Amino acid sequence: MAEAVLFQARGLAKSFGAVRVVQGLDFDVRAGEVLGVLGPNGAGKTTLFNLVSGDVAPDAGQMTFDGRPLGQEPPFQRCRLGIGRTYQVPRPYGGMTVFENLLVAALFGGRQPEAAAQARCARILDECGLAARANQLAGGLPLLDRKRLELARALASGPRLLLLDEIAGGLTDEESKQLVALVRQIRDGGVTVVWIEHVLHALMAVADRLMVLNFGQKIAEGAPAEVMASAEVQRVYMGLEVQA
Ligand SMILES: Nc1ncnc2c1ncn2[C@@H]1O[C@H](COP(=O)(O)OP(=O)(O)OP(=O)(O)O)[C@@H](O)[C@H]1O
Repeated sequence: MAEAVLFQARGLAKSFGAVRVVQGLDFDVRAGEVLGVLGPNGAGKTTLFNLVSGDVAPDAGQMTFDGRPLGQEPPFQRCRLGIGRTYQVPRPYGGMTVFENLLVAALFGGRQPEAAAQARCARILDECGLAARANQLAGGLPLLDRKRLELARALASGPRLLLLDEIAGGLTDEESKQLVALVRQIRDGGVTVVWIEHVLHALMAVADRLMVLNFGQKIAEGAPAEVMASAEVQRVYMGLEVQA
């Protein structure tokens, strides 16, 4: 695995009112890895993504992407820089078809001519298991397909760093295996991935490293097996009592 750092955060902090949701967080995302992010509900995981994607401004801290300092760029500019993301609650353009949703993302973020974008979108739809839905209105899709579309749209924008926020919930075992294979394929295609996921077996199947948050602070980071074996992680995240 490459060791170059693609994204770096130092001293990242965000409060909502009196609640410190992200507290002095330092972390690196290495180019070419899948970094899994775990933590109990309310640990600050989605807020962290919101800070990286520019949906929320930090109170303190610095971030760099590919060596370039990030400032006040709104989400669309970070998308054009190469930071793509999914949202926990899918946000398709309901009045457009599935294919059109992808094309908008590809043309917006992808910096490529329309013919190339169309071919790319067709390939991504296929990879994401949505080819049969291409001409359906996105607003009428069942939840699982809305989630697939969320991932497909993020891919269509041509990210170098892809932030996935809980995309495995509600999948069958077979669907979950397909999703893991797809994430692996995305990484092998050169896209760096940060994946927040409560479905542990899916995350463990593909993550190169894990980072665990609790109350907005990093409590563990490293090789997946080591992180999951840590008593602190088991106590906080798994809710297990660990024998002293
Ligand atoms: N815009 C906001 N305004 C006020 N409070 C917020 C806002 N966004 C998040 N919070 C609060 O920040 C805390 C962390 O939320 P966040 O969604 O980042 O956690 P999470 O780790 O992603 O949780 P989950 O696993 O449930 O998705 C929660 O207490 C949440 O209610």
